[in-house]
Amino acid sequence: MTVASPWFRAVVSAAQMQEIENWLFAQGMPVAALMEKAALQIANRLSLLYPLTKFPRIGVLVGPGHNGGDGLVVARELKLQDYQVKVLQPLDQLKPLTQNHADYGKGLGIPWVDDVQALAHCDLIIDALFGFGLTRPITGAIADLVTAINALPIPVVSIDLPSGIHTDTGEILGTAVQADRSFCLGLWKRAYFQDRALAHLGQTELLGIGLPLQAIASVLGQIWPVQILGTEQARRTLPLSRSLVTHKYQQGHVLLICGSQQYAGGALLACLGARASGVGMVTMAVPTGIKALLHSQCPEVLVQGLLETSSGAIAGLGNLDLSRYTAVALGPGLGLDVGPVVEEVLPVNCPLILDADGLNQLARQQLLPLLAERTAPTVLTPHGGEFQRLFPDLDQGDRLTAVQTAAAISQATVLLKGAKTVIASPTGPTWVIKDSTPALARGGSGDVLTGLIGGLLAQPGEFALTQRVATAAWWHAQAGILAAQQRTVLGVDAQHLAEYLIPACRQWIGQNATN
Ligand SMILES: NC(=O)C1=CN([C@@H]2O[C@H](COP(=O)(O)OP(=O)(O)OC[C@H]3O[C@@H](n4cnc5c(N)ncnc54)[C@H](O)[C@@H]3O)[C@@H](O)[C@H]2O)[C@@H](O)CC1
Ligand SMILES: [K+]
Repeated sequence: MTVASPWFRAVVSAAQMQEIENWLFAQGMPVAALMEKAALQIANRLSLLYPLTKFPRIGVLVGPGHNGGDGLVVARELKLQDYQVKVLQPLDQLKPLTQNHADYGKGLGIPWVDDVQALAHCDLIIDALFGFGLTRPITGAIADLVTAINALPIPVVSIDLPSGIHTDTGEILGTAVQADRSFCLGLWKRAYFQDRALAHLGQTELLGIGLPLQAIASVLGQIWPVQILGTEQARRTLPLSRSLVTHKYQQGHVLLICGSQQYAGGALLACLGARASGVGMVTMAVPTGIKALLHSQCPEVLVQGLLETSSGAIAGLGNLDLSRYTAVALGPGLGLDVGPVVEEVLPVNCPLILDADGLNQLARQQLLPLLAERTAPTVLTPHGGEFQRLFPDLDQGDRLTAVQTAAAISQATVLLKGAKTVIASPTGPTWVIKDSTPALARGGSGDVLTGLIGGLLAQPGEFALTQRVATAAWWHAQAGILAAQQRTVLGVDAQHLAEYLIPACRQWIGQNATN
């Protein structure tokens, strides 16, 4: 029997959230009770994060739906804790439950104010205008209200998500609240993993509202279709234990085809990533002219010299025997002058990772349809620009959907790099990497990742390939976070990043990770 993952790793759309709620309501859970659970959590967190002594004056923006209802319950609770609360409700028509809370709030003596200036002296604004029920762009007076709120020098906390952000795509619908903090209710919504929404979300937090696993599984199934790769899961996926009796070839043999005279460093960085993966053997296939460099930097690596073009790129694979390897990665530092290496490598009967100029060649020569004919899995690791060249028709605004579609089209596992890296395969769940650092936005960091993925996939492992690719991305991000902590965001050059892979891994061994 498959055991469902914990709820806090699921990522849902607005429709899925609605369906999960409906399951509860159909079983008899009162709507008002669920709202109460959610809003009490928020009120508790708020009074901890924004204590009465420092943030006594609270303004609450209340919308017409249940997001507004949450806001009113929070307003009531904070009022009962002696905060001075004011409510600004721009639309007269409220859903019945929201109206009940408005009536009660007024009965408790909470003042309703008419314009933003009345909130200008507040210490905190709570945005409960719209949640996952926002379906159309914010316009007119409400858009003006959002603009005015964003201009106030007051912290803003959004309930469920900043009003104006599309729950699924992360698109800004007309205009959107610029939150300092967002409390996501119940389950993570897709917008939290869409890069374009991140600047509006501020600090993010998931507040559990006691959704039973049956309710979640009744809508999502046993394996969440989109899920965060958690620490514990990544740790289990890492090849940290070996049988006592083994030898190097049983621990995998990765071939990295990379480098050129111009971009020799890309080959070296991929090599450092592969080395950190713990793989039994690393072979580098590089232009003959850079063999010495690789040898001097990575003495344990086998280096195969390949014929060069006049500009010092790989001319072709020659008589390189591809059948000896358990994974092949191609791309870092190849340069655009490279010969027909992509065509030559496609028939290989082991996992194949294509990155950088490997992807550019794939796009330029329109080789994408050939991936479906491969007998072993393919992994594509584009950044936004490479993705655009490969899949020009896909809108990267909605990155989650774009990656899922790309995986279906290419019949490959596709890893789209970004603030929230997303990994999708033609079958199986889509993974998101929740925690990362902008320190990784730096030349060469992708080369390290390619080597790391290659090294991990080359090793024996019981987990699905896409989960192992996601684990490499998680590990890479953890190394970036640790390196940035110790060296500042400025100190995470690719070579140091590679050096932090093992310490980042080390910090999770023997610890009981909880997410
Ligand atoms: N996730 C959960 O399990 C829970 C959700 N709750 C809250 O309920 C929210 C969803 O509530 P609703 O479905 O009522 O939706 P919302 O409160 O997000 O908003 C829907 C309302 O806004 C109106 N509207 C939509 N777009 C508009 C626009 N551009 N301009 C003007 N009006 C617009 C709609 O006509 C509708 O009245 C969640 O975001 C959350 O805050 C909680 O109360 C309870 C638990
Ligand atoms: K909101």
